[in-house]
Amino acid sequence: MPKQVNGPKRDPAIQNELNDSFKEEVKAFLSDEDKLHLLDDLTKVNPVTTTTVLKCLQARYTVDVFYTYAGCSLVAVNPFQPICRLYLPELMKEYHTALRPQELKPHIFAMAEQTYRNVESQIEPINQSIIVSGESGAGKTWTSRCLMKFYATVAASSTSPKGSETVERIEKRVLDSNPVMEAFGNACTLRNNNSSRFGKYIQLQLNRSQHLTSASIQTFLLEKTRVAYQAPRERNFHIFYQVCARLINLGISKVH
Ligand SMILES: Nc1ncnc2c1ncn2[C@@H]1O[C@H](COP(=O)(O)OP(=O)(O)OP(=O)(O)O)[C@@H](O)[C@H]1O
Repeated sequence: MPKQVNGPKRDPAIQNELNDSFKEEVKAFLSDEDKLHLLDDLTKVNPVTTTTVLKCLQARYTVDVFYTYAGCSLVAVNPFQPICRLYLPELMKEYHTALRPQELKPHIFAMAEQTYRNVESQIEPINQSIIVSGESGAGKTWTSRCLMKFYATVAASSTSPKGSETVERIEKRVLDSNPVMEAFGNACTLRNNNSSRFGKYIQLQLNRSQHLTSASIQTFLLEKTRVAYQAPRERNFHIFYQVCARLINLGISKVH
């Protein structure tokens, strides 16, 4: 049988030398610690290793910078505390009116605005998607809410009061549906007190004038097994505790 060849074999001495020079490069990059937080795009990290990327994100986190580009993606680090200045309406406006939003500081509003402009340009694909992914507790729900708020602000018709009313209504409906969906689909886990145990596909529809006209939410992959079994120190879906609390309030101690 022919042997599988995985590229040319290197002389061990050359390989060692390369390894050493690579380690030196990593060391040199990390020695410039004071400047690490200035790297607003992970594609500028050189050499790219798990350590150099994480050190860069950590340096930015230390100076309260939570967003970093990775090419055309955005990496968001959860601050685990409210940072009001990051989500002010004025900031939304700044990103919305900027000539090149991608040249401003990395932010979820920049991604939101770029997507909005891609739709506006009418160049294929006109339908745009934003994928918010990450491990449990990373901040996906938070980020989706920020996106909704952004579009509710920028995609409201400024000329027609009826148009802004429609957007307010859509935004209110979507945001008001959250407590109901979270009651049936969220639970307290070891990682997140309000963990979504299902996926969400939110669609926002714009008309030709780029104004929000409707929205829909589809849910999928609900973790149904949680109803019958919860890992130690985790809980069932919120709705069970909410029903029990209400029954206790009403003085009902038994239900059949
Ligand atoms: N940018 C942020 N600023 C402030 N707090 C945040 C931010 N992002 C996330 N958080 C906080 O972190 C916690 C977890 O976030 P969130 O529920 O959005 O995570 P998730 O990725 O949706 O988790 P899961 O997959 O378990 O549902 C929340 O309590 C939220 O308040």
